[in-house]
Amino acid sequence: MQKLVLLRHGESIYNLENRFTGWTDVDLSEEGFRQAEQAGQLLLRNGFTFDVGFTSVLKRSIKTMHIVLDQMDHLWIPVKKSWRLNERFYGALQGLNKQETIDRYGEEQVHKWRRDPHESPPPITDQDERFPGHYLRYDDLTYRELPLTENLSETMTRALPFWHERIVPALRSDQKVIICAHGNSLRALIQYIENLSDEEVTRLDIPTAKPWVYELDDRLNSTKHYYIE
Ligand SMILES: O=C(O)[C@H](O)COP(=O)(O)O
Repeated sequence: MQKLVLLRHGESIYNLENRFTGWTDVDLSEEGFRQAEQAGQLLLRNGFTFDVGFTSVLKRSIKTMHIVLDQMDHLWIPVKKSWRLNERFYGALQGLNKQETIDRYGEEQVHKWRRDPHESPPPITDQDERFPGHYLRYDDLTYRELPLTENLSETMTRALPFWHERIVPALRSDQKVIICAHGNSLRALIQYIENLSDEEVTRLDIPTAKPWVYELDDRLNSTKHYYIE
């Protein structure tokens, strides 16, 4: 039996300010740093060890991973970063306050943008300063891979190649894996791993810095999952 740990980053400054984040590279809040430390301690107390970590190219996840591994005296393990584990790209909503967006567009529309797997937020243009093509870290992406907006199903489509090409081989070679990512990139992975329906994933919310454990059988099917508290 294999265990796989999924972890959403600790609270970020935009989480604290109730703003849409997406690919905005905001830092952890003070509470976020504390939550990451607690997650590391929790994993340590529960006897977890890891051979490899996977995270996004956004600092809230990278730092959470680093703090967790530090707490576990595991800073030496390899950590592979990929844009494919980034948060869902929130388009023109990135940076806006969630409550002000509700006041403007209504609760129902904002809920759809946030949770409906096929609903895309309004797009930006490639002239917008939020366009990822302006940032060095996305130099390797083709123009088509650079998002202007994303719905959850598109997030899943760009995350899955990394799951199949990097994470699955690590699990198959019996490596103990931790993935530190984002609310929506993790929802996409969980929908895939558990084969959840669109209705089920619409109801799924991932709290910050709470380790979510999968027990997987030989074929990497999930036999059990739970949060460690
Ligand atoms: O990108 C964001 O704003 C958050 O990380 C996740 O936001 P959500 O809960 O609105 O999807």
